[in-house]
Amino acid sequence: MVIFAKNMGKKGILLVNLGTPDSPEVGDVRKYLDQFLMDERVIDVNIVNRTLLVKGIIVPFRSPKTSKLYKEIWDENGSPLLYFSKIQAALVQEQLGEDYHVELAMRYQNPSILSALEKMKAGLVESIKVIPLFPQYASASSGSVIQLVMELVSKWATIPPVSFVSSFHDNELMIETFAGNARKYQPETYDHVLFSFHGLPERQLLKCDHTGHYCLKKDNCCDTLNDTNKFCYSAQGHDTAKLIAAKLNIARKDYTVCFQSRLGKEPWVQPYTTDVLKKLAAEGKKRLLVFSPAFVADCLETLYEITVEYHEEFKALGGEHVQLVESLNDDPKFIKALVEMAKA
Ligand SMILES: C=CC1=C(C)c2cc3[nH]c(cc4nc(cc5[nH]c(cc1n2)c(C)c5CCC(=O)O)C(CCC(=O)O)=C4C)c(C)c3C=C
Ligand SMILES: [Fe+2]
Ligand SMILES: [Fe+2]
Repeated sequence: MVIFAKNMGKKGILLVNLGTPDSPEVGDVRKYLDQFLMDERVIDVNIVNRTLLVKGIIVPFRSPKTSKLYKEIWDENGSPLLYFSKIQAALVQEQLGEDYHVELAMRYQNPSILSALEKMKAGLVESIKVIPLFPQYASASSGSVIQLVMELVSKWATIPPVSFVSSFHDNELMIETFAGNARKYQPETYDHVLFSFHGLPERQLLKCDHTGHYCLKKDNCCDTLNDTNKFCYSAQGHDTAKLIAAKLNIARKDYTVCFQSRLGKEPWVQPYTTDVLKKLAAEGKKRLLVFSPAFVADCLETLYEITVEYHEEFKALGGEHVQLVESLNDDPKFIKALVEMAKA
């Protein structure tokens, strides 16, 4: 009874990031990739083709390679993505205080969205606000989180008010945190700045354009946000980049928005980061400062792909240095951004 009374009326805040394997061992990586890539919003082809592609080709061939990469970034704290997400949730709970019940979940693997929602239900929360930890909206990331939460909560006998943060690509505190992290590197001393976002198949971008004649059809369709492209992942990414660049007085000619981590042979959003590295090296650029503003915590894509892979690739092309700007992690300004979103 005491627990019942204590939890009554709390506002539930569910923070959700993408997820990571339970360990870097091949078996756990296989389970993670299988759950992740069988999501119909991630590999958005029919179930037969998705099953053949994911279970027959990608998971068996990719798991051993991805396991090696996870072993490179796994440290005594485990997966950086999970480690920092847990800290973010704990700090948000601390700042929101007793009137709130904060849970962290991962879209894939653990802690699961189901277990987090069950804890909230047991805690008798009076409402649930879901904050997918992806600054820019994509059907494959935020969309997938929102769909699963709706599916699960829709089965409850009592459905509390549920709300969702769809994206926060232009959040002032988030922009300031990225800019602040970059200042110590003195961006003006670099030859060029990259805003390297996680990639997305072009097909998925096109689905966001309900007019059918704007996205990827008009020149520079993503350069400015308007009513047609306001949910476009790429257009929101360009906006994030523009806002960070403005804070740091980086001129448009001195930065490039690009997309990394392509999977498969179909066209993904362009330009690809690897192509941009080649172009910049050919122009004689030596030192690059790289932001990764699709992520709010360090993860495989920042710690390995940018810091190791792109660094080595650029050096092999004649460049000298690729400097990653740290992710938001436990920065107090970003925690404040989350707290404000939770309260809004
Ligand atoms: C911005 C958020 C993300 C979007 C959008 C996204 C789309 C997307 N991803 C894949 C395939 C893979 N992504 C992988 C890792 C990974 N992806 C994100 C975020 C988004 N993905 C994060 C944060 C991470 C790292 C997780 C960590 O534990 O550190 C991987 C696994 C690694 C690998 O094998 O390369 C795959 C695979 C697709 C196909 C896709 C869009 C359709
Ligand atoms: Fe991904
Ligand atoms: Fe677009």
